[in-house]
Amino acid sequence: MKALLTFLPLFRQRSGALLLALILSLATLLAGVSLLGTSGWFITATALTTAGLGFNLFVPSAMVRGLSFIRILARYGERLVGHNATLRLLSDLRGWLFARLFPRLPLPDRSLRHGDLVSRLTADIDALDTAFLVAIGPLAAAMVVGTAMTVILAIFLPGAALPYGLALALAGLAVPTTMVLLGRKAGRDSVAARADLRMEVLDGINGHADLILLGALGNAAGKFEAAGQHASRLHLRLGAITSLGGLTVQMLAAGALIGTLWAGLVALEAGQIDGPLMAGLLLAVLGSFEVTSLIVRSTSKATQAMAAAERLVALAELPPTVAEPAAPLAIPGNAPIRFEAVSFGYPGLPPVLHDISFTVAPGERLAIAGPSGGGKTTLLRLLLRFADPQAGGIRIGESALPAFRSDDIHRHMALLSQDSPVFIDTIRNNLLIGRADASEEELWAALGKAQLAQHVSALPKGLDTLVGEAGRTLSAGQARRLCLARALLSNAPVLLLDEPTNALDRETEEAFFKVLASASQGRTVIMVTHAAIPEGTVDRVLTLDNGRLD
Ligand SMILES: Nc1ncnc2c1ncn2[C@@H]1O[C@H](COP(=O)(O)OP(=O)(O)OP(=O)(O)O)[C@@H](O)[C@H]1O
Repeated sequence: MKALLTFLPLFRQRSGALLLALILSLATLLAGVSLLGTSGWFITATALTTAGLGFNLFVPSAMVRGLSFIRILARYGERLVGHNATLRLLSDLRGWLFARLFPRLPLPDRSLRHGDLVSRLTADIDALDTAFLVAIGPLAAAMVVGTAMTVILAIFLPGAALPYGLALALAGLAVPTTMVLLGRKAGRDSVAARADLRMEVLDGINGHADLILLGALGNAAGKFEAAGQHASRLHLRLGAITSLGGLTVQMLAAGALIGTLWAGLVALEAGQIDGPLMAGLLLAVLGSFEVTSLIVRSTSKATQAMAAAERLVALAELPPTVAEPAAPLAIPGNAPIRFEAVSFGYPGLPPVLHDISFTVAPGERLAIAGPSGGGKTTLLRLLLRFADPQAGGIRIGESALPAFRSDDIHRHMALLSQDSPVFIDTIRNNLLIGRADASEEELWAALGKAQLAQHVSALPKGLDTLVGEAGRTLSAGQARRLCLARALLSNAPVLLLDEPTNALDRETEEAFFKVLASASQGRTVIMVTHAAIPEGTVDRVLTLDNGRLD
């Protein structure tokens, strides 16, 4: 519940629309209950009055028509306003989470699984954004309608007010509370189990070719099966709790109806009410319990929303990996980058970099070579301030990195990472991520520098060719070159290239190294590579071995 309250300000932003949806939903329910009550009263009164003499037919029939009309309009309005507010809330929630997520996840965190993250960003947000529409709104409406019905009974049939009110209180308060208490653990476990299942699916899809070729499909299918069975056992447990809740509410509704009938018959015999009124009240009671049946569905939705809120808050409240400066400085344009006695280890792990010191002059092209696992990528991550070193520091000009805003640092340095992604989009849009206002000529020039122009110009749709998921319609080398072109397109004065020739054949690699100098003219380049670097490609080569510079 506390987690759900974290999202209150976001709900409050849409409070006007949500309140209107609630009022319209109330109007729908009240019109429905009144319609049943009036119809019961009307039909009984007509039947009891011989040939309609002495009974005004006009008023009740007009009421029936009016109430039907109100019900239709109110339901339509409620759907329109409620869904509109929910969709807006969905975009608010996604924006809220993404804004919190990026500063918290710049380092690949080994404890956070992709399937789980996808689950939180999709299923959990969905559970939360509909919390009002399918949980809070109907629960509130059911309670208001039930209270109004109790008041009406207290006025016209006092003997029925107590059993009805009691049944309503049990159905509206005791049943949901018990359901929440019984289902809380299973609800939480079920959300986690579904995330596990998603993770198994994603893993299986990503690695299916290797699994088949290595004959490991049986093992993967077994894990998938186990995850599926665990999720479905929890689902069944939740289903049983929901069914039990539904059964209890139905029994309470039947009890309230019998109580009203009993009190009605007693009052009828005593001449305290007439037959038509009693029939009307009985039908209205029946109608009002239609509302309480919503409570069961709403409660299970509310339980899911609470579990989802807990998972989202846990993600949003991960501590930021670095603190942003209170009074940020502007990054100087033409300034050297200095590593000064930098030592770093990933959280809870032994140090990866030891006492690293070097300077890169503006416009210099520096290569950092060395064996795999030596700490080259980690060094670039520190330069982008994805984390702060435990000892020493990095400066741009005279100021240490923590004096600059992370956004400014990322604008100052364009990165081609080892696993730069190709997005499901056209070649053009993949390139424009590097610089949104790049002209057609600039796009082709960047493709040319990355040795990809020839391939793209041969495609029937050229720059507007869709590259498919993760660039699957490109070869690994072409996808790599597309990412390289994107990095080259950026206006950042510093280019960080992590294994830029990874997945390129020898010929293309040599061609890339040849053009690197002209492609990066006027910029500082720090390139991490295993490849043999031809003479003249860079100004200087440093070797990083086992976290130490030679
Ligand atoms: N996110 C992380 N969490 C924990 N340890 C990590 C993480 N990333 C890298 N490491 C560890 O830090 C060490 C240095 O890794 P790094 O990727 O910097 O090396 P590298 O020189 O770039 O290697 P390669 O050339 O193979 O990419 C390795 O032992 C690696 O296992």
